[in-house]
Amino acid sequence: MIVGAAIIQNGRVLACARSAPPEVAGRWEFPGGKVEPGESETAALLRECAEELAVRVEIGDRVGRNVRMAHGRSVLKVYLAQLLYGDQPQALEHSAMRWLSAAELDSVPWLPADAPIVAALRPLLAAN
Ligand SMILES: Nc1nc2c([nH]c(=O)n2[C@H]2C[C@H](O)[C@@H](COP(=O)(O)OP(=O)(O)OP(=O)(O)O)O2)c(=O)[nH]1
Repeated sequence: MIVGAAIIQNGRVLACARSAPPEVAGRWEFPGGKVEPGESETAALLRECAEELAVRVEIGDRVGRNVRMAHGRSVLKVYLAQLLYGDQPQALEHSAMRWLSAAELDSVPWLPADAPIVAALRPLLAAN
């Protein structure tokens, strides 16, 4: 299971560019990663947001559907999230970060698996 956080602030979502591995470097994603054995999805998201962005977040509702990844061995689930305590993300592991409005969602090359999640996010951002 891979979990991602769609962190929303002022009607924009935080998109992050992968720095590695080479096959996916330069593709954009939601911060997150693998859920470790015995870990809850929420705990994995809190840990990954701290490790990758040095922020504390509150996890909200799911966004979009479960996306089965190419090889069928893992599933991507994305949750809405909000920054806490005024924390501001730092790209500790990503090569770039951008806050995207609904109109800007297609301005970065997302990882292919993220397409249905990005589509589900668009109306949420537009309504914000
Ligand atoms: N975090 C994240 N990963 C995604 C997204 N979309 C997508 O296809 N993936 C893929 C990329 C990777 O193959 C996998 C996540 O693995 P990862 O390497 O980031 O996980 P991790 O942080 O736990 O890394 P590691 O400890 O194994 O190095 O999921 C997304 O939006 N966010």
